[in-house]
Amino acid sequence: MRGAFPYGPGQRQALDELLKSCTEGTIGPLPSGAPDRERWREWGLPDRVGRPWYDVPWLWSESYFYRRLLQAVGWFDPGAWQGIDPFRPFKRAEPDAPETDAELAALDALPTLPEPERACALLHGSLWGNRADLGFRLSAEGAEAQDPVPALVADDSAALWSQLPPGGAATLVLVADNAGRELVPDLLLIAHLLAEGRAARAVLHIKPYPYYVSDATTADVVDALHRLRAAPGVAGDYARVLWSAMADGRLTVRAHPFSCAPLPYDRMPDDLRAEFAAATLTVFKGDLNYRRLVGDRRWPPTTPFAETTRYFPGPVAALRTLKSDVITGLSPATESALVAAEGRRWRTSGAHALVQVALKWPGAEAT
Ligand SMILES: O=P(O)(O)OC[C@@]1(O)O[C@H](CO)[C@@H](O)[C@@H]1O
Repeated sequence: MRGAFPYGPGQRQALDELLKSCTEGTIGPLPSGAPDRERWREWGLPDRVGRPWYDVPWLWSESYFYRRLLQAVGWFDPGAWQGIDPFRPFKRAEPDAPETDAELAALDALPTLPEPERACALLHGSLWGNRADLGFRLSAEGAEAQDPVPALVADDSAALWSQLPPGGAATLVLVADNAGRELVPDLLLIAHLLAEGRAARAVLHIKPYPYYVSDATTADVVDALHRLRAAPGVAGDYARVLWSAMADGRLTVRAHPFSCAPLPYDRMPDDLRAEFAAATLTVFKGDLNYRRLVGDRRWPPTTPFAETTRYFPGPVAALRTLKSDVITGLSPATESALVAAEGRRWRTSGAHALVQVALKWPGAEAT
């Protein structure tokens, strides 16, 4: 990342200091003029200042690390580097890769399929798109090429489709994860749901600032739409659906501050809770969102997904490839089969995925 931009001495020094603080030092405060100081105070920064980075929950320290990284390169400060995404060169490489042309051209086979099969194909594209996240690939080269067996460790897609019947008036909220090769299939899925009347309205939640290397921001949504719009065939048709849905308000993009919070979703603020409560279905994409949705804990893998998301104010789904230890909602047989075949590797290899759904549970808490 450091080599991808001609950063000046001030930025380089700030990056060096951040590295030193992470490896040998302690968590420091935000600068006095930081626009989000109050928010980070609410998110627990004062209790953590002065403690080693390894001494606080992983979710918290990772989130704060990305916040500090952006500080170091000048993202927040008025000036020439304000709003310049340090990860943009890595994100841009994906849509521009030659494989992307082939992937988009493959969509031209879709119109020959009945609609439920098209919907299913696009759901799977969005699900497995999560395997392509850049931060993960940097640390696990080759995971993408593996043949996942069994691929899906939980599949509640029938319950998901029950919330989005054709011709219904559903409001879909999709809480996005990565840009590029994950965001493109997410957008294609949304386009299909809008075009087929499975959703009357969609809200795409992205990050308010660059996060976990590859997480999608508004700029990444715009890049993905441009990429799709330039493509021939079905991909270009879907781009036009999305473009007009954004123009008339059926598709909106939201960058809520809580999307970059170092906290689980059971601590969400009231405005976000109200938004999720009003949705027909909220879909959380990816591994980090899953950790935040169910709680970043070592759950027994057979703990029901519906139990861990009981606090959630409406129907909720997770589309995620498995890249961290957190897992819920497996059947005892699936867990045993995975352990017998792979030990613990199945939890983090990215070779397995899940579709989990919790429909509104009677007596769900409205905390
Ligand atoms: O949310 P994503 O993009 O699917 O995955 C994010 C991730 O790569 O980052 C974390 C480690 O830094 C893990 O939770 C996870 O493996």
